[in-house]
Amino acid sequence: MNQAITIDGVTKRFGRNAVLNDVSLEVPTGVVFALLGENGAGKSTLIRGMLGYHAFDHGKVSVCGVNPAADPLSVRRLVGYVSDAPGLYEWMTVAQTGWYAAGFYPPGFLRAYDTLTADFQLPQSAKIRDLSKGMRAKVALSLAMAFDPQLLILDEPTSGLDPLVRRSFLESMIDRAAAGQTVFLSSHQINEVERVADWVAILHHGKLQVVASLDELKESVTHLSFSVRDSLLALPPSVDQLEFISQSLRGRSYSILARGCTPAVLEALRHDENLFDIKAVRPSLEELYIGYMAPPADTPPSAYSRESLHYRPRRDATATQESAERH
Ligand SMILES: Nc1ncnc2c1ncn2[C@@H]1O[C@H](COP(=O)(O)OP(=O)(O)OP(=O)(O)O)[C@@H](O)[C@H]1O
Repeated sequence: MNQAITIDGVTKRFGRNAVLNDVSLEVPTGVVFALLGENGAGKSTLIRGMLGYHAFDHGKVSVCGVNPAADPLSVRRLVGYVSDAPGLYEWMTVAQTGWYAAGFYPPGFLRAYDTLTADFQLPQSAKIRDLSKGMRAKVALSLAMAFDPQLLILDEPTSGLDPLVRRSFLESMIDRAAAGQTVFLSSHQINEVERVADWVAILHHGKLQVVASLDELKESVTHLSFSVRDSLLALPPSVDQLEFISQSLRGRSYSILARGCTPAVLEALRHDENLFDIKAVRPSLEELYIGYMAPPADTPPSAYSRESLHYRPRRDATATQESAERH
């Protein structure tokens, strides 16, 4: 099986609220896959559906070869899952939590749980109700990892962890992927995700904006910036070849995130005497994230055209600038 997870055309509504809109993605085995999106984007809704906690309205899902809607228990047995609000028995101790969970898993679970909780420096005799948020997260992570699942699904796993623990935890996710296991995580920590993720998907208002390997994404997108001397002159025609993700205009300085910025396009821009201070760099994941969030949800990036960058008589140029700044 080459795909650990396949999601095909999934939609989900809660009453009138369309939370997921035709989401499709594939997660290859043996990678760290990060799902990014703003608060309320639909990340937990997608994850909970992948675990069979609720059914999607439309679309097909396969997790480790199992349909979670038809067989949720099998999926949960195969997958190590940490929710954004892990449910633990408050009255149990750390040790009792492991002992209780071990009853549902094959031999070896308890030993692995004890090792993981010791590595996280959790006090075995402390009651769950007395633990801090970060310590609870560590218990939940220990439970999810103790049976060494082929697939880990983690909903904001590092929230509550201090920076040192976060770093070593995320690095351990790279080790898991290197050993052929798959890690699917949602996160708001974009800089950390950038260090560990092989693949990223960006969800915005329930719509998938992009899903790609991080290397491919960074190599195919350019952060282009330049200033213009005369704002009444048009840009060179090569701008037409760019596929805009986002654009902004401040004064006479443009900042553009686009695909298709080939050496020929760059050369044409550099030969245009109206343009100066031309810079073309690979964007960071944070810049890509902000770029994909920037267009209004009902305007696909491809709807941006050279027209919107053309210099107009001053009256119109003001309108163009305002529109660009809104984007
Ligand atoms: N059981 C539910 N009933 C009704 N609405 C729900 C339910 N679960 C989620 N929602 C709504 O679905 C939308 C997406 O929520 P979701 O928790 O999936 O977002 P998220 O991307 O995980 O956000 P965050 O990053 O803040 O955790 C929100 O508007 C939320 O209010």
